[in-house]
Formats: sequence, C-alpha cells, structure tokens
Amino acid sequence: MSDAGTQHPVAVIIGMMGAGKTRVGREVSQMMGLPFKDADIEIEHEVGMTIPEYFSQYGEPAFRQVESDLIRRTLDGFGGLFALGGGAPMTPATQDALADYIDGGGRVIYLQADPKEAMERANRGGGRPMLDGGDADARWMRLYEQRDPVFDRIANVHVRTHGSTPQMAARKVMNMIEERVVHVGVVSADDYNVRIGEGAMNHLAPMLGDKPARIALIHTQPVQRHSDRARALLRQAGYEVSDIVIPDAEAGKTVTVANGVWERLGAEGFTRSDAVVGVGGGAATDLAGFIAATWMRGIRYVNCPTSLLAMVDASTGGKTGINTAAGKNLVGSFYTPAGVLADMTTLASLPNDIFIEGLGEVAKSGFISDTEILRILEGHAAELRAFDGASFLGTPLEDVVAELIERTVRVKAKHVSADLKEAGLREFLNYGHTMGHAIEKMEHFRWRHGNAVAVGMVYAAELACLLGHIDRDLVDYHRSLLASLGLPTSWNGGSFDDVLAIMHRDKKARGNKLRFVVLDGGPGRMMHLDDPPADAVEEAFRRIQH
Ligand SMILES: NC(=O)c1ccc[n+]([C@@H]2O[C@H](COP(=O)([O-])OP(=O)(O)OC[C@H]3O[C@@H](n4cnc5c(N)ncnc54)[C@H](O)[C@@H]3O)[C@@H](O)[C@H]2O)c1
Ligand SMILES: O=C(O)C(=O)C[C@@H](O)[C@H](O)[C@H](O)COP(=O)(O)O
Repeated sequence: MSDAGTQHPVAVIIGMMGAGKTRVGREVSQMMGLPFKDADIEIEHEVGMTIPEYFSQYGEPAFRQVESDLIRRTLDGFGGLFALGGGAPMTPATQDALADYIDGGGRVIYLQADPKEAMERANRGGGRPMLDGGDADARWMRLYEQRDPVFDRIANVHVRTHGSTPQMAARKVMNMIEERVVHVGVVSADDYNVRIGEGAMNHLAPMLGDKPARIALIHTQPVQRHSDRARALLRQAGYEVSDIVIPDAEAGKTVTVANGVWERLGAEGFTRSDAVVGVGGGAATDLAGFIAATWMRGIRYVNCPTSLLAMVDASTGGKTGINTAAGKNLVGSFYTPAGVLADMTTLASLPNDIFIEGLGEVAKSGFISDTEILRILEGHAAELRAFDGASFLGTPLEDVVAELIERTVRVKAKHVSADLKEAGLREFLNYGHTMGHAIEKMEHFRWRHGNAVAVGMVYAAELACLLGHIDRDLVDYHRSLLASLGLPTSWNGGSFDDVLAIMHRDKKARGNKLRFVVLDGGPGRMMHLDDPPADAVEEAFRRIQH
C-alpha cells in the first residue's frame, strides 16, 4: 500500500444482492484469521436504524452519501476483509475510492454468483429496499443488467462461484488474495501481469478480454487435465475453443508442428481479434507464443505455464520460438504475452525430475541478480530436492516455491523491461546458456534445458575464474549449490570441437567471435565477456568433464 502506517483492507468484496458477499467474506476472514466488516452492518450501527428504515425516512441519495463516506474511511483505516452492499459500487464517489485503493495495490473482488441462485437468496433474506415494490425477480434482473458491466470493470479480481458451496467460494477468494503479482512494464510493448498462486488460471477470461471470439488452446498431452480446466473456463466465458495438442517437449518446437497449427487456424477461421492460450512446460509456451507472434503478424496470447521452469522463466518476457537443425531457438520473435497465469495447483502433477530441472533457472536468477534466491535455495535444498507434487499443495514448501517463483519472475521482469530485444542487459538472463544450449543440441534434446543450464553455469564460472573475474570459492559454490538441489554439474557427452562449433551459432556471438556472460567479482555482478582467449574456453570445457 502507498502510505506507510495506514491500514487498508486486504480485499474488498463486491457483487450483486444475494451473491454471498457477507457469508463468503466471513468464511474467508476465519480461514485467514483476519477481521471482517460488512458495509451495511457498519452503516446500521452508524445511523442507529436498519437500512430499510433509513431508506424510507431519508431516501436513496442520502443513504448513498452515508455509504460512500463510510467506505472511503474504511478503505483508509481497516486492515481486514471488507464487503460492500450490492449497489455501493454504482456511486461515482465509491468508484473513485475503489480506483485509488486498487492503485495502492488493493484487490477489489467481484464475487460472480449464478444469477438464479443469487436472485433466490436475495428474495429469501428480505430487508432489501432495492427489491421492494413489485416483481422482486424482475427488479433483481434489471439491477443485474445495470450493475454487472460496472462491477466487471471496476474489479481487478473476478471470482465465479457458480455451483460452489460458501466454503469452496471462500477458498477461491482466499487463493486470489494470497496470489502474488509481478507487473512487467515494457517500453515498446503493452504492460502485463504475471499472476502466481493457486487459482491463478481463473483470471484467464478477464485477461483475454472480450475481443477474441475463438481461442486456440495449445498444449501437450501430459498436461491434459490442466488444459481441460482452461477449456472449461474459456467455454464458460463464451469463447469458441479449438483444442490443439502438440507433441511433447522439444518435439513440439519445430517448424512442422508450427505449420500444422497454422493450417488449423486457417481452416477454423482465426482472425486478428482471436487469441492463443498456451498451457504446459516451456516448450509448449514457446511454441504457443511463436504461433501468436506469427499468425496474421501477431495476435493476443496468454501463457499458463505448468512446469516450474516455464513459470519462472519461459512464459514471461516474450522470447518465442522454435528449434531448427542448426540449433536451439534460432527462429523466433520477441512478442510479449497479454499476461501469464502461473497456477500453483498445476504443480501437483509435475514429476520430481522436471521440478528439479526448473531449479536450474531459479539458481541462475540468484547468481545474476537476487542473492536472496541463493540463500533460500541453500536453506531449503533438501526439501526442494525431495519435491513430490502429490503432497505439495498446502505445505510450507509451497510458500517457499511461490517465493522463489515470484523472485525469479521479478529478476526476469527487471531485465526484460529495460531491454526487451536483448541489446545488452537482457543477455545476463542467458547466464550458462552458451554451453547449456550446446549440450542440449549435442544430446539431441534428450537432456532437459534446466539441467544443461546448470552445467553451463559451472562452465561460465570456470571460464570467469580462469580469466581472473571470480575466485575458486565461487566456482566451488556453484557446484555445491547446484548438486545439493539434484542438478548436474558436469558433462562428458562430446568433443570440444563440436561444442565450440555450436557455441559459435549462439545468438550472443558476433561474427566469428564468441560472447559469454559471466560473473565479475561475485553473485549479482555481471559482465559481458567478448572473444575470450581460445585456451581458456577449452580449459573451462575440460573442467566440466568431471
Ligand atoms: N522463452 C524463454 O524465455 C524461455 C526461457 C527458459 C526456457 N525456455 C524453453 O523452455 C523449454 C523448457 O521448459 P520445461 O522445462 O518446462 O520443459 P518442457 O516444456 O519440455 O516440459 C517438460 C515436461 O514436463 C511436462 N509437464 C509440464 N508441466 C507439467 C505438469 N504440471 N504436470 C505434468 N507434466 C508436466 C511436459 O509436458 C514435458 O513432458 C525449453 O524449450 C527452453 O528452451 C524458454
Ligand atoms: O529471457 C531471456 O532473455 C533468456 O535468456 C532466458 C533463458 O533462460 C531462456 O532459456 C531463453 O529461452 C534463452 O533464449 P535464447 O535467446 O538464448 O535462445
């Protein structure tokens, strides 16, 4: 929040009469151990009479004035959960107050109940002056038609509660409150948010907006259950969904696969206003982004990463692309997503080895920028290494992983925001990748990307040490930290000459000169290393072979 010392609500709940704002709000406050206030109850205390009595004595305009004054005060002095009366957000003064609250980091949650259920509940409760005077259902429906578009616009979090018990709805709201959000501001492209948390995928429809009619849902088979959820959310929101299954992992990042998807989009009439959603690991989100970047020269896309590596790295930053016979990611485009939804529940099905691989890119961000990441990895290495998706959700390890994801995405956002097209600063995100990509290519992509990057970082550290940029202790620290996480630190799969030829095709190379990024003095201090001496390049290679 903007002003230090002043308390602000953790969340404000808005919604139609009968949506369950008070019931769900109380449940959430109990689950989170936070105080709860209901604006209508507070008003009744303040004016010393019931709301129907106040309405009949003073009329609606006077009531709305009392209401908006109370809301403004509560937004600037109460640190719990705050539910507003059904009509409150229609008052311009309250809309302004809510906009200020959101600007300061607040969450306005629109609780979207099934209209039929909400209407029934509203009628059952009684004491609702806005429904007095005739057919209550028709009045409710008229109000809904006026209010729904306004609520939809002013809320920054949308929670659909159709078919949910109050407890289920409360859990959804709690997940949204606990969500972490990283804003990626890019000078030459639209800003977007990376949302991290259980239930992040629920933002899919609001993130896509109302322009697309058709959505190409691109995913791999191992994440079918997560793409099924995305499809259900998209269909509920009224989109026409084309389910496009691509080959798994690197086999999906080819021009043949891309061509197959382009043919589907053509046959199914995808236009410029339609959109792509990528669900899966980094390979799937790279391919989905590439399709979005190239179809009609660029359509909207949202990534829903499901592997740790895709959450912390691949899904954000707009590097989209495919592999070719010449090497890894050699064809592609910088094309930013409309948003990224890192839904932590998807990690429940992630195999241990793929989780560990993702830690390679997490450690990279620690080495290049945020040393707190290194401390967290050191402190939790044994638990992280033992990651078991089936028992992961709801454990203290989930908070540790969420913290690592947020920190790593922040590192990525910092580099990408300043240098989208990789003129210099962004290259630091490529730490360990010059050798890493060569290993992947030499291994015909059977080595996982994060594992190859781990070895590549040891290589870069050895090279920096040989040239006097870092001391031996830091090289040893690379090995010990990465090994403690279960990551490889050596590679023996090919000749130096073959690796060197591949490193010359790395995108950082200039002409026939190699270009690496290395540490200079310690973690967080990066430099470019242009055209290093050939004997050091070879000696560092020898040192990663055992
Ligand atoms: N664009 C970028 O900035 C960027 C950054 C880093 C990496 N990458 C790319 O990302 C790729 C590596 O990503 P990756 O490590 O996610 O590998 P991947 O995409 O190959 O996924 C690994 C495996 O895990 C499966 N999987 C993913 N999520 C799952 C889940 N929740 N449950 C069960 N199975 C699941 C996948 O289907 C696949 O079989 C590489 O192609 C790399 O080049 C891109
Ligand atoms: O976002 C970046 O920039 C990166 O370099 C992130 C890397 O971790 C990632 O593996 C990326 O795909 C590498 O890109 P490339 O340009 O070296 O192919």
